[in-house]
Amino acid sequence: MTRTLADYPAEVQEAVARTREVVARLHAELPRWELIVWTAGNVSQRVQVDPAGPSADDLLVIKPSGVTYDELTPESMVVCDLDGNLVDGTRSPSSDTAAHAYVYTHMPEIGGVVHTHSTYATAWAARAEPVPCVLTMMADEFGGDIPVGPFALIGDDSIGRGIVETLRESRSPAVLMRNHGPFTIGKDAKTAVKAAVMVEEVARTVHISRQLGEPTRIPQDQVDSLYARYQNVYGQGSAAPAAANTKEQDA
Ligand SMILES: O=C(CO)[C@@H](O)[C@@H](O)COP(=O)(O)O
Repeated sequence: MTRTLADYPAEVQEAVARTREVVARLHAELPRWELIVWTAGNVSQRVQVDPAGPSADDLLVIKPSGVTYDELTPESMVVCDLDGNLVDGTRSPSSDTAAHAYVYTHMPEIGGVVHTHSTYATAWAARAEPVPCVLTMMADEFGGDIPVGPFALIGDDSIGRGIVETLRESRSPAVLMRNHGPFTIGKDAKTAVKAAVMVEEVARTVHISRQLGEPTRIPQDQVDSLYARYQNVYGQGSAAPAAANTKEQDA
């Protein structure tokens, strides 16, 4: 029998409430970056049930199916277990819930999944052609080409299976599901949303470059070097900020 949210410990219920706020807020990023139209797309985040670590007992928070983005609120977010059973919510969960749940079940390190139909990435998906790694931004974020996943009908775990089989063998956090569109993954939903923004940006740039001629690939050793720097050093990276001046130093 499917548990309801009240059957979970208070700490899990509190984590679900926080995750509803996060997932509702991140859904607004999809229209903001023009990655979807109408009700297309969805964002989810894992809620870990066992403090010891991710497991098949975890929950996921995702948008309700077919609801326009201006109506999405934390309270409207739907909570499911990783078998796709409704745990809490007043509306039916996203039609991609099975795909998200499959990813969480088979990739325990993943905490967030996003699906969009962003124009340029989806155009590449329609041609079933990987986006070649010809930009330093691609090396940074994707560590190589952006792969294409198999054609899969919605309604069971086919899409999720295609995402996992493709991304398990790739450093990319994005997969172009053939004839469908991009799915992205990350350690949390915000990371997966960033990958969704970046896959559309590079798909557009490489498409435009192709109108001018054949883009030039970056050598693999350079891709590896760029990826390592970006993933480990870029931004606030590991380098501690310079210590603020102290009186002693000024003295
Ligand atoms: O692409 C699909 C299904 O894979 C769309 O229906 C999806 O973008 C939006 O569906 P939901 O509103 O999340 O049920």
